[in-house]
Amino acid sequence: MELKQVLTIAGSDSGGGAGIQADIKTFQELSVFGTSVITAVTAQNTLGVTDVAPVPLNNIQKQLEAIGEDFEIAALKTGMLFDAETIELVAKYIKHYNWQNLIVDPVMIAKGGASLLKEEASEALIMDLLPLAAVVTPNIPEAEALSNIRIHDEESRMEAAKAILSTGVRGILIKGGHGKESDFAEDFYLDRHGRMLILRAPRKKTNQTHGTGCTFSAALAAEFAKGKSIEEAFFIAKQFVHAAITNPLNIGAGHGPTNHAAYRSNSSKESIQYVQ
Ligand SMILES: Nc1ncnc2c1ncn2[C@@H]1O[C@H](COP(=O)(O)OP(=O)(O)OP(=O)(O)O)[C@@H](O)[C@H]1O
Ligand SMILES: Cc1ncc(CO)c(N)n1
Repeated sequence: MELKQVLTIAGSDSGGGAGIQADIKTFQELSVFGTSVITAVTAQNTLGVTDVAPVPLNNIQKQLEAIGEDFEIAALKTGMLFDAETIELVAKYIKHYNWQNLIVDPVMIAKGGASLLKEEASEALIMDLLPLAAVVTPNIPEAEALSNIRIHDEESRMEAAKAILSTGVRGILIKGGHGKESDFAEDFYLDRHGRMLILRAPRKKTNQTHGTGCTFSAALAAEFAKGKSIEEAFFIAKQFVHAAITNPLNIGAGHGPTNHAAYRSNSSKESIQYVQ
């Protein structure tokens, strides 16, 4: 079978658990060929982010051209984009190369609280990138920031999802990792045709969750590249991240990285279910 080529446009995490590093590991595990455009270099470990150096725009442009001129990109994801200028450039090149199957992970704040997107850049994300995307994958605080709606129950989650759909994105997937009061890590998908999917897994009591969001969106992109439907891709991405969380590596003294290799030997579907 032909090896599908996928692209991540994101920031580097020196700690190896999130960002580009998480994406490439996930691509490899899911048998697609990973390429990358690095937008920013973070100095980061399981305890937090100590520095962020944005990559010069002309270098980001050259990276995009290097990929676009030589590879057949079957799906791509964006992660940390840092500022409005980077978002505008990335959107321009996605259109230029007509790259399809775009997953936008609207990375805003790292788990330790460091800002990974300038506040004024949210508008560029909404105006320039979301209309090109197949799916946007905010966590709960990011969905609240994108919609200006506080999510505290199912009704407000639906309202926020509809508000985000009005930006022109085709599907919205609100991840439930931050819904700490629930026994489930429940992820919610809604598309512009009104199709809704809710996927639940038992919530694990663990701090080994650094990079869960990056890993999840990379897995979605990998499965889209293979031609999977949203229902199949969502399920596999959830299984992948759940296996990565439930088989921790216990590396570092803070929010440890997930185990990207766990899915290959532990892809049990038992505890993950679509809610009717
Ligand atoms: N404690 C947990 N137990 C089970 N699943 C979890 C847990 N925390 C997160 N998840 C799952 O991991 C995936 C990513 O969700 P999450 O809301 O943590 O993303 P995120 O905040 O963007 O992550 P990050 O910013 O660390 O990359 C979702 O499928 C979510 O349900
Ligand atoms: C580079 C990078 N991207 C994304 C995240 C969010 O997990 C992070 N902590 N670091």
